[in-house]
Amino acid sequence: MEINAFTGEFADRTTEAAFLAYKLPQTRALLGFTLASCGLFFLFFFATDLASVHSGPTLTLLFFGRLTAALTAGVCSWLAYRRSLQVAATRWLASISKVVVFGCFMLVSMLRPHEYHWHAMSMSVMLSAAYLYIPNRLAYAVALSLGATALFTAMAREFYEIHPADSLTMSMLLLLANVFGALAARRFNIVSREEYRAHTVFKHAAERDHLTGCHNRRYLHEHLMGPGREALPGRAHRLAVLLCDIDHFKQINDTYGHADGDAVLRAFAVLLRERIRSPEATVVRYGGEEFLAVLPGMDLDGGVRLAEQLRATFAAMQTPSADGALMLRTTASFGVAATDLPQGAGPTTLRDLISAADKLMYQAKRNGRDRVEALQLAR
Ligand SMILES: Nc1nc2c(ncn2[C@@H]2O[C@H](COP(=O)(O)OP(=O)(O)OP(=O)(O)O)[C@@H](O)[C@H]2O)c(=O)[nH]1
Repeated sequence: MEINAFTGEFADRTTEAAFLAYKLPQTRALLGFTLASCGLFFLFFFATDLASVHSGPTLTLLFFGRLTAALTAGVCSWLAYRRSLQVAATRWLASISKVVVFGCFMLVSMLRPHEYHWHAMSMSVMLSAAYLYIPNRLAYAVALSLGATALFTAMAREFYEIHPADSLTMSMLLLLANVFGALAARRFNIVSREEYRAHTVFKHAAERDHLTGCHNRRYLHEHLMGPGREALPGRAHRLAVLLCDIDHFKQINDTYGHADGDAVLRAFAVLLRERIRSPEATVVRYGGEEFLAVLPGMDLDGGVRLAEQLRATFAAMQTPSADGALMLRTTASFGVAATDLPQGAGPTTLRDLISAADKLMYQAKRNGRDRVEALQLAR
């Protein structure tokens, strides 16, 4: 999870997309709040137009300019709060509102040409908001802010009678506002991604088994069987559960040692995770050498077919020992239980299926091991 030193974004696009999706509710809330505040402030500052211009067509123009900015910010804010926007849409809203608000600000500056010192100050404040409070990609924030700065500086030269020294000071101050804004935004990007990275590492450690990389029982209980879990993943109409246990595993430990036992456990887990790839399925290390697969959407025939494939592949598989000197072979026994789900089926159904699959797995052990036993549960 490497972070790009310039942009402060994750170098890997998939990780960046996952981060942005995780942050989306927070991004939408910040965007909505900031745009609503910006719109209101822009409107309140009409008081300064009144004080400066008093009346006439210029005042009317100023009013409509401010109204356009405030309405654009207001609509974008409403969309950010109310619609379930994706990341790209939030960036569009942020960019569009920045363009419109900066554009209206240029109009105000042009219509009140004798106050360029104040306009330059307002421009600095707006740049800070554009970099720090209107969430957007850093590259877009830099492009829009530098573009607005260049336009403002060019207008100052064109429309105001500015002393060259003042012009230089103003340009340098605005440049400074851009540099500090971009650096602060980059820093914020890095800090929030570092937090996400730590969160991901802790989450992984809390939910996964260290040796095999499969989910652990805590994950099973909290995410699939915990209180309030009324619906199983994917709201499937069918559910199969597969419980499997490596045969005579103690013998492997006793004969070759614990490290080789671990190698066999890892190889079995890799096989399960490679063959059970559905995003709704979950593979759990259920006990020492016992694994559970929760398979939403799968019926009994599908579960048995999958278990038979896993059984045959594992029986034919040779696992290199920890030092690579030996090839280890063993088998596994499987219990498969499936049911059609009634409306609102939840943890109780899953608990019943796991308990049935457990009994079936022990039945497979009693019937000679390296076998699959299966049962369809009534609703
Ligand atoms: N290497 C290793 N061994 C483990 C781990 N967790 C549990 N075990 C061992 O797994 C073995 C399980 O043995 P048993 O429950 O007797 O089962 P078995 O030998 O597989 O026999 P059957 O299940 O009846 O076929 C025990 O020796 C545990 O110490 C682990 O993480 N690594």
